Amino acid sequence: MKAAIIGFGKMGQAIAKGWIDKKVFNPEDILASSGSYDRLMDACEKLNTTPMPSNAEAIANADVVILAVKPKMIADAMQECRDLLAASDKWIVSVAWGIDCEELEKLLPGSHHISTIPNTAIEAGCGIMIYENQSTLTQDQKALFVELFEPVSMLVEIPKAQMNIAGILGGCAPAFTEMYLEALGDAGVAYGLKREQAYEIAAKMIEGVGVLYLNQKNHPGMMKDDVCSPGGSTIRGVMQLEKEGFRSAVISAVQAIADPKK
Ligand SMILES: NC(=O)C1=CN([C@@H]2O[C@H](COP(=O)(O)OP(=O)(O)OC[C@H]3O[C@@H](n4cnc5c(N)ncnc54)[C@H](OP(=O)(O)O)[C@@H]3O)[C@@H](O)[C@H]2O)C=CC1
Ligand SMILES: O=C(O)[C@@H]1CCC=N1
Repeated sequence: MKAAIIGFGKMGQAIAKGWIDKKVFNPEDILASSGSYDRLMDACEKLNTTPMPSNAEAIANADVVILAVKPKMIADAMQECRDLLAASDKWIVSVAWGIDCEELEKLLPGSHHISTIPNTAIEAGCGIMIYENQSTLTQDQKALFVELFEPVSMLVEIPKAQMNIAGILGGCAPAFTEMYLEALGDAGVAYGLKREQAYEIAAKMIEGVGVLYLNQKNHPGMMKDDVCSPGGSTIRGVMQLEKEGFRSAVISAVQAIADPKK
């Protein structure tokens, strides 16, 4: 099986790296096409993926197509490929933000497609991939979708009305968490830790909290209470975060994306 990745930027490359690392695809079976051919050549040289001269040629030679261009670029990028996609049993996984099944059907009528929102951690094989419960994939294609993406991500099926909010938590919030990681690193450095060591400690801490929640499903407030010994140190930091509006700032950040006009 061969995969065409249309749009070989941050997300296109993250998927390719995750797949190569988990041996889902041989690098050369990932056919990449992108905007600037020079940038594409550089990226493909690093990953040993196959650079393709056009989107149409990448798609013609692949079984599955990952659509990883910016949402506004889809119509342009796929113009020459619409007929081929409608007439074949090639199937498309869109990762484009805000493009649901109905929208994608307008852009690529009659094709087999599924709308998803992945996150950058797919590169490390521990991503999240939100996917819409409605798609035009056949049963066999849906099974292949799971086979390709389960090794690199947790798959979460979501109805159309909740794609946006689920996508924000899974796909956008990594940036918030990375800011938190950076801030902890800065604080560690301010108190004398080496930066690399500060980031490593903070990153492992974030990973551990996630795993602990997923294993036990205890309420996060209870998990926090478990860390705060009576009269101890942690509660002083927790109180300061409350004073600074930490939780409220996080909710506002989500709102800024969910209700951009607010
Ligand atoms: N980054 C993330 O964390 C996430 C991104 N997404 C979605 O992934 C998609 C890509 O985002 P991201 O990777 O961040 O953006 P990037 O800008 O990094 O990547 C977009 C890529 O598309 C290429 N491109 C531009 N025009 C064309 C064209 N006509 N045909 C083929 N390729 C083209 C660009 O090439 P060049 O730069 O050379 O012009 C670039 O490599 C978006 O739809 C976004 O919503 C979804 C979830 C998370
Ligand atoms: O910022 C964006 O628009 C993309 C979609 C989700 C994460 N990055």
